[in-house]
Amino acid sequence: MSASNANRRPSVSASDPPTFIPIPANTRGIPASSFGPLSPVATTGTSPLASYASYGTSPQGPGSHNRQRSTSSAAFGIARQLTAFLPADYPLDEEPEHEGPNGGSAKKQGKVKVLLLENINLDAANFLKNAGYEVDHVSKAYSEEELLQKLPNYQAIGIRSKTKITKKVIDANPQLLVIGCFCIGTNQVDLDSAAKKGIAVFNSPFSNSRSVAELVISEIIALSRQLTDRSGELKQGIWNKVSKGCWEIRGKTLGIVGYGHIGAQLSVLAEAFGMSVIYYDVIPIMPLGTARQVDTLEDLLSKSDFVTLHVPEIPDTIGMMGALEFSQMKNGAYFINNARGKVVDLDALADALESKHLAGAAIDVFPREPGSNGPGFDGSLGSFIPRLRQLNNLILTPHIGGSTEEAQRAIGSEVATALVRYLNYGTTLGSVNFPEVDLRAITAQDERHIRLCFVHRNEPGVLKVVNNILSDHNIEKQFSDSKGDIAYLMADISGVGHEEVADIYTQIKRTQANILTRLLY
Ligand SMILES: NC(=O)c1ccc[n+]([C@@H]2O[C@H](COP(=O)([O-])OP(=O)(O)OC[C@H]3O[C@@H](n4cnc5c(N)ncnc54)[C@H](O)[C@@H]3O)[C@@H](O)[C@H]2O)c1
Ligand SMILES: O=C(O)CC[C@@H](O)C(=O)O
Repeated sequence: MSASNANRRPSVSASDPPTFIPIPANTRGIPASSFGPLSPVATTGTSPLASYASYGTSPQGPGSHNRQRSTSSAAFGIARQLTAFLPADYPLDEEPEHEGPNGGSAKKQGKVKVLLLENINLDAANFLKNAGYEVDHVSKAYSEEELLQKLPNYQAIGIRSKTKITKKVIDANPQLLVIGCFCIGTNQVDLDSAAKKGIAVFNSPFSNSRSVAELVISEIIALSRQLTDRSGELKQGIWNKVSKGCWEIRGKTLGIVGYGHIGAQLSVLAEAFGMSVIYYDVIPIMPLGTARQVDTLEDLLSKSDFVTLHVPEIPDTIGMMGALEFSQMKNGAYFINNARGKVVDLDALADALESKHLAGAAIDVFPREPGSNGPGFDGSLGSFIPRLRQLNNLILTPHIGGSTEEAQRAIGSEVATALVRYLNYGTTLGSVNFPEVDLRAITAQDERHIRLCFVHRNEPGVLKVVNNILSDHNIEKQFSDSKGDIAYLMADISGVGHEEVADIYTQIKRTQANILTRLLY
């Protein structure tokens, strides 16, 4: 691909491949009444329901797309299922050219290929298959080397927390359209590089929050009763009935660092157990129940019997718990980390446990984690690992905070839906690196309508140039928004004959600010 072409990323088919590129011959009406809970159009503003639903035509805050509509869909007609126009320059070698309906040539559209790594819930794989995509499901994480070798076959990838999508991987995959993080954290993806290459990233912002909060409650009780030590002893045949150093959690103080989705949920559960809750966050957040926000991390550390971390991995939080911070904790207190491994200096934690300054800890996340199940949790991941494995009243778990059937099913459904909505309809609601843009549906009545999805550099004059290209047609609706250096325009244009599509595509793709042009019809 030439340097100038490198920025012009192609569009790709997003459903069963029609042989030609007819408009509106590929219009397939689907009754709105047939939208099931897993239907790709059931939760998108691009369904006909969106034309009257209050949030269908403008982007909302993150997570707003999760709200369910309560109105019956049966009365609101037919949505047109969009597919992607495949431009002549789409690099799909195995798809031969076919003769178009009126002579001329049209390339056969290929199926979107999706790579799902890290044992993503099978419901998600089935959902994507039902949407017409080819799906490869792999149980382990891929290394950078494996990604460089295998990802070029795919237009979409789904990962969890282990697979790192680096700038190098992004730069080597100009065909990649979308990344689904089937988890909360998105620190494993270079979000900025992805946006600059027109690759949208989606996650599931709160589908596993409850699972993490419940795990923390279980850890608080297990630590204060030394449960895992007693259980381990008994499995060795040793009866050790003791009460020394074992406590009820009622009346103790829980200090929550990061009062977001998980922290706030945990706060409610902890109060139900009779704990007092204080929290530290970088932004002022309304307390739930009788919880109380404190001004500094040091204040929280010095007052809490249990300290639990629920912050994202960002530059500000990396290494936020080190020797100094552990020394600021109360003597005999407990420490819990289910956030991200790099937030804690684990050598310093081992020191604090070995010296008995802390009475116990629970650690679910590590700076480096094995890419697949099996042996491998050893010194190769850090010199502190062998030390940690020797310590009493230290609960070590293999990053299972969000690993429940409920959470994984909910995440699978949410992220798979987001991928289909983006690929088939252009909707970026819920994206973590793109501006959130949506349009109400093109309906079956809207013959000769096409949808332009245009990711571009956020520069002056771009819309003027694009609208000038579209000026022979009626722009039925359009919406544009920006986020940092990139901007995204969705526009539905009517009165477009199939012979005009290639020209519109080419002209827009050649505009100076183009990052990615897709046409859906
Ligand atoms: N162990 C697991 O399996 C598991 C599961 C889910 C999430 N997580 C991790 O937990 C993290 C938190 O999840 P969430 O859904 O509650 O996120 P969230 O975005 O809802 O909340 C994070 C909170 O941390 C605050 N924060 C940011 N920087 C801070 C700082 N320096 N000091 C104090 N507070 C700070 C934010 O203001 C926000 O309120 C995720 O980013 C993810 O990395 C782990
Ligand atoms: O399931 C995972 O791999 C990650 C879980 C959790 O850390 C998240 O970020 O949601």
